[in-house]
Amino acid sequence: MLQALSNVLVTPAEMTAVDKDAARSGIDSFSLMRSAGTAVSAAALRLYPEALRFVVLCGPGNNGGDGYIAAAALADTGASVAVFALGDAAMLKGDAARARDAFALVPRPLDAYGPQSGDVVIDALFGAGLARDVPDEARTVIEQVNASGVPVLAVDLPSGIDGRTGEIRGLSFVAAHTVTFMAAKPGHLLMPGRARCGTLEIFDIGIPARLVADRAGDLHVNTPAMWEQHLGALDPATHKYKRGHLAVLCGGPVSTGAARLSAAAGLRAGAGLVTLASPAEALAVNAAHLTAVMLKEINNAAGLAAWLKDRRLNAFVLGPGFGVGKKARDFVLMLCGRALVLDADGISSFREGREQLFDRIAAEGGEVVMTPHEGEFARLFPDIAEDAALSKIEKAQAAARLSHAVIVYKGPDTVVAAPSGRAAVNVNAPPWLATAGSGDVLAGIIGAHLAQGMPAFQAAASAVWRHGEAGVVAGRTATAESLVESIAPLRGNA
Ligand SMILES: NC(=O)C1=CN([C@@H]2O[C@H](COP(=O)(O)OP(=O)(O)OC[C@H]3O[C@@H](n4cnc5c(N)ncnc54)[C@H](OP(=O)(O)O)[C@@H]3O)[C@@H](O)[C@H]2O)[C@@H](O)CC1
Ligand SMILES: [K+]
Repeated sequence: MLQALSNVLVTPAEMTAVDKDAARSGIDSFSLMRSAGTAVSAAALRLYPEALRFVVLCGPGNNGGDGYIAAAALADTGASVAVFALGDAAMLKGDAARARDAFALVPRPLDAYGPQSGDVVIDALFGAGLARDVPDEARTVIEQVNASGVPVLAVDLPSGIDGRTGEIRGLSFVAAHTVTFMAAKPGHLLMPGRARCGTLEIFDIGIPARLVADRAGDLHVNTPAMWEQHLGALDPATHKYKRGHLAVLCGGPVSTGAARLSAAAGLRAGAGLVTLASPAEALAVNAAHLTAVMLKEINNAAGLAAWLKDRRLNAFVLGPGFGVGKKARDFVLMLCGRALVLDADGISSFREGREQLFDRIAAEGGEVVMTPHEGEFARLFPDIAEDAALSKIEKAQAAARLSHAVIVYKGPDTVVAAPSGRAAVNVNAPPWLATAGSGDVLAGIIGAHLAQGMPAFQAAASAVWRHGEAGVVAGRTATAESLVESIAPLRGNA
């Protein structure tokens, strides 16, 4: 795979445009199909040397064309190969017809296939061109193959997965391995598509990286390459005030644990100072639990206003355990000009009156990051959440544009999006990261990165990645507390 494209995500529509650009620049499209199909055959031989038979299921477009090339290449090695076609293979056009002719045998109809032990299925029914739900003629085969346990190697995408959204169009194969070309597509990383791709291989079929980069939007896999140029901000060799002073706003006495978790995570993630701002009635319980985190009594908006005169307070977390209501709204509106992580109750408090929040963020120009999970997202952005045509990435982008904030749309496939449209999909989080208090820890890490001067998008993306790494280190029995202990330095810093 080309290093330059290693973390770029390309939508199927963009990939189609790249194809056209490649043809216009004189690249022979059939040579691309030959590279693609040959890469699939190589993967099949590498991964399944013990296969008794390779069964290639070919569709009516170029995905099927890749399948015929793979079948011919496998047959050339002496492997046992059978091809089954959806529809009339005689009707194939262009490169796909040429590819079909490269395979010596006449394909059999798709419904003649029944999985047998020792088979390896190469799924070349539909790829980037899947335009609607999987047709009835393909249903039975997909169901039988999935139920049989026969391994599936998918060409470009498991058939039935929408490359733009990761949604299942009716039903789909569950692949053990997917070979895609030039760059990953959103559907490989967004759920549920990601869970159906198996391992993902990105093969360079020879389209110049420049042509792909020219068409690609500002959409990436969340890797350190996205934000490592900002890691200097996390250098621990600076004075502790320069490492930032993070303030976490705490709610009433019965729900203080969440804010303390955020504060502990913020300290662990490298904020120089962390203060928990607590109402009087929760001071005693907080004092009993805190050591390195400082405590400050803040009871109301007047108290907060006075405290905010201290400009060394340079990042805030509001939401975990704070309570939904007017006090949260008042506090948040006072913090929109600063670096702010708005989480949990802080988000839910604006179920009504969100325009006031969005207008304030736009007017004050603070570095605001919102971290909704699916339920909170639907509360704050019901119109966007209900739009079934949008992918999770597109929803996060729309919410960021509307709110003027960086949106961290949480889940197993967390998306970080900026108002500019820049977005990153996170892939390093283990499933057990969805533990109680995990979101509070994430909010604290983002707060720490903001406090240390990282811009909002990079602060959020790096925090999401670091949170995922902490989950891996903490292991399957992770609790929010062990997660905090597992937050590791980023490249030797913080
Ligand atoms: N640069 C690259 O990336 C390269 C990409 N390559 C490969 O090309 C693939 C994309 O090829 P593609 O555009 O022909 O689309 P593909 O997935 O074969 O499907 C289109 C066909 O399926 C049909 N159809 C669609 N949905 C349907 C449904 N629900 N039910 C029934 N029919 C349905 C559709 O019919 P239509 O919608 O027109 O009626 C049309 O006939 C890509 O995934 C990769 O494998 C390589 O060859 C090398 C270079
Ligand atoms: K496929």
